[in-house]
Amino acid sequence: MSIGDFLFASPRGTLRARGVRRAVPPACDGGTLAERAANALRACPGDQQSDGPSDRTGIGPGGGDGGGDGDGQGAAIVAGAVPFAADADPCLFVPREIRRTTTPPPAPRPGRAIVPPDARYVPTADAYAEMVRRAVARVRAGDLDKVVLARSLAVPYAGRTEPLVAAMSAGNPDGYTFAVGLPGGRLLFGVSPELLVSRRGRAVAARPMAGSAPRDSDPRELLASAKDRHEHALVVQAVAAALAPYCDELSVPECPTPVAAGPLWHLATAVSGRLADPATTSLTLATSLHPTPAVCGTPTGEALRLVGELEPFDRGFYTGLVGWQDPAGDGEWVICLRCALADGRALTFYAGAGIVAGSDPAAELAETDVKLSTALGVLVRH
Ligand SMILES: C=C(O[C@H]1C=CC=C(C(=O)O)[C@@H]1O)C(=O)O
Repeated sequence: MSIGDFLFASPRGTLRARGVRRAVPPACDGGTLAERAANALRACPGDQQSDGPSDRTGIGPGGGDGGGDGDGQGAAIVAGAVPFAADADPCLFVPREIRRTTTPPPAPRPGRAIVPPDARYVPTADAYAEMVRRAVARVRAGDLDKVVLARSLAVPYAGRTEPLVAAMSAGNPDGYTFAVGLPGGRLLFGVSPELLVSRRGRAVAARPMAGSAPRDSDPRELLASAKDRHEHALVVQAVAAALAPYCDELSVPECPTPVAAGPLWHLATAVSGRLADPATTSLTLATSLHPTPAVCGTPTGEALRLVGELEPFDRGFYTGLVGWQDPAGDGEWVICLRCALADGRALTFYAGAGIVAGSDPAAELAETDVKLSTALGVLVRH
């Protein structure tokens, strides 16, 4: 897979793209990311090749519910990934070809992820538990309410990326599957449960998640956990506050729902709204929301500082955004979670956990192990 190649499968269908017609320029070109993406789309009028059947699923242009001035089937889209750090360069492009299929991909059956003996954790399990202890102390001291701390697992892999993409193409009935070709022949892929935001005409949807428990536990216990409800409420409050200025209607359920995501349950809240100004694009919404406390913390500035102080690696695209947008501004952006990066030498998997005053280091460590196993488990099937 090379730069410009893109796969995005959701319960609504599958979008595949190939080649770079135009890249969205880096931040040094000036303007916001949403403006640069809109400019790139404007510079690519006309139809793209599309060899798939007509899309009525809502994935890709032509599938909206009529709320925007959709350019119809075959219009350009912008697609790709945006890193976690605000100052890092995105990998967003207008692809040369797009293909959409209405049929949802076949349901995968994740295998048991076996961590190979030559795998390397950064930080080590003990060091991660120590990071959590330090973060809990900072939360209890009143410096912040929540911080999300991550770790990585590198597995040597110098093989081809095609089988990895094929494994991802098997879909993810509980969420979103993606593969993004990056510069330097690298591949970003994953199975994210979390919709950051989608826009279809004036309809806005987000499904913030935070709070986790093993899939073999009773989800009612997760719902009853004061620690998880607090961790979750911080995310929902932030998402509602970020969307409110753009919406003339906003519905935020009071109580979260447990949803299945591979080997875990998560608390999720389905937020929906109506755009006050139909010119507001999905990327404007996504960049206003990012980074939510599902991946960073509360307050954002203090959490970002603590992530920088404690995490011993650069997150890159992990906890950034993956998605697409059409010329009308409709689009879907998911948080880049349960993902890995293939760089020709290794597959590096990433996972994090939300730390609040009631967090237990051993439990958070175990949670990151399960999250790390999600993308690894999908690969093991093949
Ligand atoms: C940061 C991750 O998950 C987030 C999303 C859902 C639940 C989370 C949690 O319970 O900690 C995290 O906030 C990750 O998978 O790496």
